[in-house]
Amino acid sequence: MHKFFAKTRFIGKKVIFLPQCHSTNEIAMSLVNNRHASEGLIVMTADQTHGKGQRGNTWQSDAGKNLTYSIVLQPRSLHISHQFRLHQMISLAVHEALSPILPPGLKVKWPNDIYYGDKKIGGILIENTLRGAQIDYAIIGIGINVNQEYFTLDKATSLAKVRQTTFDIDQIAEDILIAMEELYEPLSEPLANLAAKYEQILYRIHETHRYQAEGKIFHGQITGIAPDGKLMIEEKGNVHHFDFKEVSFI
Ligand SMILES: O=C(O)CCCC[C@@H]1SC[C@@H]2NC(=O)N[C@@H]21
Repeated sequence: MHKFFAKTRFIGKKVIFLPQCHSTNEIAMSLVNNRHASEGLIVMTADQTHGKGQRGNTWQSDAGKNLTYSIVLQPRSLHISHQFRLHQMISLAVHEALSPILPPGLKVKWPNDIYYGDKKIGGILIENTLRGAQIDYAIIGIGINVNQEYFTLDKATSLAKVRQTTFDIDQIAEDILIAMEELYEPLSEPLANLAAKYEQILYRIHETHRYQAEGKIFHGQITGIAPDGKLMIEEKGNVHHFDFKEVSFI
């Protein structure tokens, strides 16, 4: 089934909508690998049965309740060492689209979890194909808990739970795409303002919390993000730089 988003310029002009599928990221990746995908293609489903999350986790979503889609982008000239710009840009786009419909409290947990208060309301999984050392295709998988009321995990919430009303999933999907298009164009440039905007909405920035790295628990303060995308946490006057998977928020 095909539909399209009317208010965007180039993202979502072709949408493969599947009533049910295992993972929209997996399907988008196989279309890319088989040369059946071009920039802006979206794979969207109402019922994702085997959603993929970060760090090999699964992403669970009740059928018909939430937004689950994957967007194919071709960020030309983006070196793999700059891939964090893509994570920043997508997190900012999701934040820009959702913050007007929620009370204050929406944050981005590094690198790209979407949090409301201390609960996760959305997740982003970006998978790339490479051409040499440059990103060829990026599969941007986005899952937003929209109308789901009950969660097995205590640390999850939805737009509906926060606002006590239901939302139009397609509208949320389109609002995110519109914000994404605005931020996407200048991605190959070093974007000081993108980095600054990202830090403004960063979960736990400049607050003291517990973290775990190399099997040790410590108290530290997130001070910002290094140019290579690593998370900087200050502990007793020393600033440590952490790559994804090297540190856990506890
Ligand atoms: O927070 C995370 O761990 C990332 C979750 C990403 C979930 C989305 S839902 C649409 C897309 N398809 C997938 O299989 N995963 C992503």
